[in-house]
Amino acid sequence: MAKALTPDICVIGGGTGGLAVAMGAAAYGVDVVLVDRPAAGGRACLAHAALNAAARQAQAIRDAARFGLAESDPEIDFKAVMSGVRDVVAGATPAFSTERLATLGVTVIREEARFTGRRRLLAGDTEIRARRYVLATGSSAVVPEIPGLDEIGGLNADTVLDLDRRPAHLIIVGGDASALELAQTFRRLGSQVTVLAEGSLVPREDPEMVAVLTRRLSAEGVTIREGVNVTAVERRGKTSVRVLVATGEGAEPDEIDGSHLMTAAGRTPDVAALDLKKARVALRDGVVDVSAMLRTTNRRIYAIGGVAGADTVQAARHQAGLVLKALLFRLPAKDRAIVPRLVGADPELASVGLTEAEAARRHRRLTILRWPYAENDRARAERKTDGHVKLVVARDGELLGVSIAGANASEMIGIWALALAKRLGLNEMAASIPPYPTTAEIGKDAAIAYFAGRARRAPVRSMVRLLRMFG
Ligand SMILES: Cc1cc2nc3c(=O)[nH]c(=O)nc-3n(C[C@H](O)[C@H](O)[C@H](O)COP(=O)(O)OP(=O)(O)OC[C@H]3O[C@@H](n4cnc5c(N)ncnc54)[C@H](O)[C@@H]3O)c2cc1C
Ligand SMILES: NC(=O)c1ccc[n+]([C@@H]2O[C@H](COP(=O)([O-])OP(=O)(O)OC[C@H]3O[C@@H](n4cnc5c(N)ncnc54)[C@H](O)[C@@H]3O)[C@@H](O)[C@H]2O)c1
Repeated sequence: MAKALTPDICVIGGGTGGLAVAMGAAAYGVDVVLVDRPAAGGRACLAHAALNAAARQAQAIRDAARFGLAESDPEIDFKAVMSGVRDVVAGATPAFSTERLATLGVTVIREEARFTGRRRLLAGDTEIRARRYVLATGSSAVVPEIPGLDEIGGLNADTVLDLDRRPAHLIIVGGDASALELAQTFRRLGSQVTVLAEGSLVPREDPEMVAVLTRRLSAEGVTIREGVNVTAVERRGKTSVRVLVATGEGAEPDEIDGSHLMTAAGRTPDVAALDLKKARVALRDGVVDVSAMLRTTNRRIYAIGGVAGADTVQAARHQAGLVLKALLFRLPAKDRAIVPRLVGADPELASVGLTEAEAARRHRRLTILRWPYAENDRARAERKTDGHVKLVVARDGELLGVSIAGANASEMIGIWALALAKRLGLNEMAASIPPYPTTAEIGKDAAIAYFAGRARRAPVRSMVRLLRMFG
């Protein structure tokens, strides 16, 4: 017989965003039900981070000579590397088990959910009628429409984690964060790697900053082809694939042979199973249509994370916090989206706010401030002097955007995200006190550069002279 539940909040999807809402609501004693698919693979980001870390270690061995240590070619046991990655993921999994969530006050139903009406949801044989719903079903990898791809069944950023043998030559279709991160990771673990991007690499980011990464990838032996059109793929024998690429109208396609093909061509919201029409939840441009308050077209239903087009962990968590505020305290959950972005290659590319090109479309005069890693003691000490910090500033001194390409960029961007969110001025950022020696000093130096021009102005110098006269 069907069970019936009437919780205050029902969260659908137990990934990054859904867990944050469910655990947050339960912490306030709210009756919350979380519905998540039974075979939730999940934790792909953590697995990628763990694989990436292994690749960095391999590279550190290659780079040892820079420190006067014996240089060597790392001996890589690919199977052991992948098994280590699975251990890392397994170590994190109990924190989100049904039992652990139950102790925190979350009722978990491990079933696929679908709406049966505007306020009703079915999860297995449980019918749920909640006061509010939060959709957090995430996204899945897009399979690009490339002739032959269905037949050869290529890898994607999720399934590449199931490999137990190192690809001899991995061909990656795509040119964004996943493509570049995985290209460098596999190259460092000993594969030959070719990246095929239809446009430019990481098109959302400032090309000047992306170039810092591209230079390093090329120097490490990753073959990168931008602006190419993959016209077909085919299997060649048992162990190889052939990719046909065209570089322009009417041009003869090139053939690229590899051992494995992976597509990293974007993600699409996981909505197919949900029967959103029954709930009167509309899509726009392929993602769940949400207001700035993260409400869908059904006012009882919110949507966060990948299903609403916000496909990073930090964006999903940020939106979870906003929805909790709205659900528990009826506070306006306006998503101002000052969420940092990251390409976690080495060097890293981290950014927040507007790029120079975006700012130029909205502001007439901009000040651009740059400070190089090569001027920083920590970067010199670590022999990681590639890259720079770039600040985009409006005419009135308002900070509009920050990009950092270089070592530790991911750790450095947080304070700049806070500065943008809280509308801090460059004077406040210049007054911050990072400990020495850290790469965080580079950001402070870039902010100070804004005031360097003022020191040369005649009125400022006159005032300094005048004040000296007071003894
Ligand atoms: C390989 C890979 C690497 C990534 N690396 C990074 C990274 O380094 N940094 C970063 O910020 N982001 C990264 N991302 C993106 C990040 O994983 C997502 O942005 C984030 O997890 C989105 O959170 P979410 O809550 O929207 O969805 P998810 O975390 O994907 O969770 C969705 C959940 O909903 C469940 N579900 C789906 N449909 C239903 C249904 N009908 N009923 C019940 N449950 C359902 C799923 O099983 C899943 O558990 C990566 C993604 C991938 C795939
Ligand atoms: N560090 C991070 O924050 C991180 C890391 C990995 C993934 N992610 C997230 O996961 C999601 C998926 O990442 P992604 O890199 O797969 O997707 P993406 O949407 O970020 O980029 C897809 C890229 O593939 C290209 N492309 C699409 N079809 C193509 C084709 N037929 N041939 C060649 N190129 C093609 C597009 O031009 C685009 O540049 C993203 O939303 C991303 O934000 C984040």
